[in-house]
Amino acid sequence: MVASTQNLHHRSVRDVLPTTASGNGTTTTTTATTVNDKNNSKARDTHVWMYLVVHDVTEPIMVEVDQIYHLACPASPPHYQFNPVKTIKTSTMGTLNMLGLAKRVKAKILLTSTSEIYGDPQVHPQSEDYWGNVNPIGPRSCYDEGKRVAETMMYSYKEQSNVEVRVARIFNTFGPRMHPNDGRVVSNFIIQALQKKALTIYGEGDQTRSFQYVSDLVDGLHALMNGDYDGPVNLGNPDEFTMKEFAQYVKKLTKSESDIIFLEKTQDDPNKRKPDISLAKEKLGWEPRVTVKEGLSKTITYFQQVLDEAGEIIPTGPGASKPQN
Ligand SMILES: O=C(O)[C@H]1O[C@H](OP(=O)(O)OP(=O)(O)OC[C@H]2O[C@@H](n3ccc(=O)[nH]c3=O)[C@H](O)[C@@H]2O)[C@H](O)[C@@H](O)[C@@H]1O
Repeated sequence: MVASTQNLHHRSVRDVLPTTASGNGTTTTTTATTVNDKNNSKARDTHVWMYLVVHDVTEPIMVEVDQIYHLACPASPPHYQFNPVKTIKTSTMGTLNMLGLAKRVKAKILLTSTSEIYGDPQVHPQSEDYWGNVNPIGPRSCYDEGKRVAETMMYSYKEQSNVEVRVARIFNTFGPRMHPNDGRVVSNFIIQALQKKALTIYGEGDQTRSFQYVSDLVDGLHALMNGDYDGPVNLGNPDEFTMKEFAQYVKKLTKSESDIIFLEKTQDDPNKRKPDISLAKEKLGWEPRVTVKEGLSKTITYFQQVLDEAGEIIPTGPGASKPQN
C-alpha cells in the first residue's frame, strides 16, 4: 500500500518507521508502518499493517511513530560516490530530520552507522572505543564523514534533548536480494564467477574484509533497538578474508573456472577490517549464527536465479563510480 503522509493513521500500539535507500545514490525513502495489536497476546491475533511512503529524508516528515530505524543512505562505494553531495545531505540533513521527528514524537531512533567510520584502521580488530583514521577530503569521505557526523548528532540530541538513541556500526553485510549492480565485492565476485567472467580484484588483494549474513544483522538491529544499551555497537561477523582468499572461495563455492584479474587499487580503500564484537555479545547477547559459507550458498542460489531470468549481467565496477562525461 502506498500512502501519502497526511493519510497515515494516528498513533497505534507500536508504529515503526524504517527509512531506507532506493535508487542509485538517491535518498528517496520508503517508509513502512507496522502496527502490533498488543491487546491480543496470541501471535495469530497480531496484526501488521504496512504502509509505503515515498519521501526524501532530506525533507522533514510529519508522522507519529514509536521507533525509527534510520537506514536511509546508499552504502556501496560506487553508489555513494556517484553523487557525493547527495550522500552527505542524506547523512546530515536526513539524520537531523529523523532526530527532529524522534524528539517531537518521543520515538526511539536507531542509526545504521558503519565500519567505515573507522576509516583505514590502525587498530585491528576494531572495537567501539577506536576513533578511526579517516581522510576527510577523499572520495569515501562523503560517506565516512557523513556517518561520523550523523553519530555526533545522535549523541548531541541525546544529551541536549533526551532523545533515546541507538547506533549500530555495521560491517560488510551480504545476502539474497542484493542488487546485481550493487558493486560491492560479494555480488560482483558471485555474478562474475557464475558467468565465467574474470573476478576483478582492486589492488593486490591483500586487503581484508569480514562478511556478515543479512539475517544476523537484522537480529542484531532488533536486539539493539529493543535493549537498554545506547552506546555505539559493532554488528558484524569477525570471519576475515583477504580479497585474494575471498575470490578463491567464491570460485570454489560456485565451481567456477573464472580467471582472477587485478585492477587498480581504489583510493583510500581500507587495508583491513574486522569487527571486535565483544560489546554486542555482552550488551545484546548477540553474535552471528550464519556462517559465511552458508550465507554465500544462499546468495549464490539467489544470483543464479537472477541470471537465469535476466541473462548477462555486467556488475558495476570502479569506473562506473562517476558519470563518464
Ligand atoms: O558491504 C558493506 O556492508 C560495506 O561496504 C562498503 O565497504 P567496502 O568494504 O569497501 O565494500 P566493497 O565494495 O564490498 O569492497 C570490499 C573490498 O573488496 C574490493 N573489491 C570490491 C569489488 C570488486 O569487484 N573487487 C574488489 O576487489 C574493494 O576494493 C574492497 O577492498 C561500504 O562502504 C560500507 O559502509 C559497508 O558497510
